[in-house]
Amino acid sequence: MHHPFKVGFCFPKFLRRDKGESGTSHGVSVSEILAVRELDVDSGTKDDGRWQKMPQKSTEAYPYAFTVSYVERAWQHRWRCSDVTFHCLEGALCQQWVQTIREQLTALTSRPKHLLVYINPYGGKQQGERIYEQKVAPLFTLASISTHVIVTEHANHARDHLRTEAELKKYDGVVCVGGDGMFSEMVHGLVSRTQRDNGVDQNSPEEKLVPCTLRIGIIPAGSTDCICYATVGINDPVTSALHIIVGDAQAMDVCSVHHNNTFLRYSVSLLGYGFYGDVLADSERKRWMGPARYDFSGFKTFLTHHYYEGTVSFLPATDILGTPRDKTRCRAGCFICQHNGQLYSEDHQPLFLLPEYKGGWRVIRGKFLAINAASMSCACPRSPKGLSPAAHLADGTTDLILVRKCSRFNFLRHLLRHTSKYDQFDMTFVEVHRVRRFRFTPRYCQSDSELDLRENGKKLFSQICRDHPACSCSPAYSSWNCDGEILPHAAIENLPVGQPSLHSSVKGT
Ligand SMILES: Nc1ncnc2c1ncn2[C@@H]1O[C@H](COP(=O)(O)OP(=O)(O)OP(=O)(O)O)[C@@H](O)[C@H]1O
Ligand SMILES: CCCCCCCCCCCCC/C=C/[C@@H](O)[C@H](CO)NC(=O)CCCCC
Ligand SMILES: [Ca+2]
Repeated sequence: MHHPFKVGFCFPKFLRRDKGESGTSHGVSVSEILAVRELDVDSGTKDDGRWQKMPQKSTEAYPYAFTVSYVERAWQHRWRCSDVTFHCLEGALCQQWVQTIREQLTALTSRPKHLLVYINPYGGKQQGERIYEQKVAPLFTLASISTHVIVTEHANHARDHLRTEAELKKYDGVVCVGGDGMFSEMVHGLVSRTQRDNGVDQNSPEEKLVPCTLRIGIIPAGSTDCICYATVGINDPVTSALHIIVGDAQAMDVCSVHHNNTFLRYSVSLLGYGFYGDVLADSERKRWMGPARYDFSGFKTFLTHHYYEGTVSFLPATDILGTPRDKTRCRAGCFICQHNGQLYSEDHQPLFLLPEYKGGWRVIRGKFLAINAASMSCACPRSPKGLSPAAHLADGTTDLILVRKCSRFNFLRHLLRHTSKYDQFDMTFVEVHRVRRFRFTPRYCQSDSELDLRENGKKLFSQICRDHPACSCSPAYSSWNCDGEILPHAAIENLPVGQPSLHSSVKGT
């Protein structure tokens, strides 16, 4: 894990600590200290008024003490807050320690002091408010972070508030308590506002996005929590809160999705047609089931085994380091992200937009069970390695995974490989390409009067299905699953634009 400050305190032997061996030294990096509190040993209270049980021997021999709260790394990327209390003989020395530590903490400019928090009370198992109040708010208070908390009242509340009303200048960051859908709302609010303030036209596929200056922290309280899991390494509210407090940051690719040169949505994780589109469309009708809706709809969609015909065109990323079949994984301070990200640096036009960019577009026609574009690994508790394990968070590319029509048995083998050590791409009917941008046109696309799937989908489905030459009751259209939201069009163009343009909370070590 990269830390901006590597100054550390090695507490010396003349200070005696409560935990473990007495008289030993204890090293804590300043960047991992959350707070320091002086203890009033005589009265047995801390300066924040909370009671603390003091060992009798310590209070007699060492009358002055202070407590340091710091990040302790636990198992599997989990972080916890730990306390260690130091005792000493002289009050002046004790105060000097406390003051010096406070000065060092104040000097850490990457740490947030004021946060704007949005809680979705209906995400995941509807535990957002409880998770925030019980697990996160006490840590923010401990770290002297002031917060303004908004519990959302309807879908898109957070997006619209961020886009128009929020006084963003007052804050060092925004926090999202919810799942991927809630994070997507925040991305749309912040990115749209930044583009509007800077006069960037979102509808133009060639325009480069202006990066957002505010970071988004994610407290996971959703059903999939893929963005949190893929950046932090785990979906654990306390771990995320601690990453936010210490000011960790991770750049993230943002793709814009267009239809007929009109902007539709941004995507940061999965853009999936076919299997994942159908799972989402079915699961939206079963929100009442909570996170289990994905298992139910996943199983049902697997059994229906629909394939979709169409044309995928893509611009391979030829000017970068790394491939989707690499064994290495994107981690904090990733070299590949740094190297490839420079291709997007402010003073350079992205190379792939130049006419001499070698490679050019490739076109693949076929029948697909799934077309997945993963801009990050999409790791989540269901699939800890994700849809594309070697994808990078901030390299300006997307991994395009094409799963052609195959037997149910083979598709099941492919799906199950997402949950095991075996390579899900090492199958004859699967191909994966690292791309700069891609387009999809369904076979029965009516290019001029494009399809609005929500309104006309059913009517067109029955009409086209009758004429569908290869029809074995596979509908002509699926839906696009864009970070957990259904897109209203089947024909789309996807562009990773303006990377690195926003920060999420953090990526695990
Ligand atoms: N107060 C609210 N009432 C109804 N819907 C809301 C409210 N606040 C936010 N939403 C919407 O709820 C949707 C789902 O929320 P969220 O992403 O937090 O949980 P999830 O869908 O269970 O998790 P995941 O996206 O990780 O699968 C989001 O698309 C968001 O727009
Ligand atoms: C029959 C056994 C099959 C086992 C297969 C496991 C494969 C799991 C891969 C999981 C990929 C998740 C991709 C993440 C997508 C998110 O942007 C989105 C919003 O939260 N979630 C879904 O669409 C929810 C998607 C849920 C899919 C099941
Ligand atoms: Ca990427």
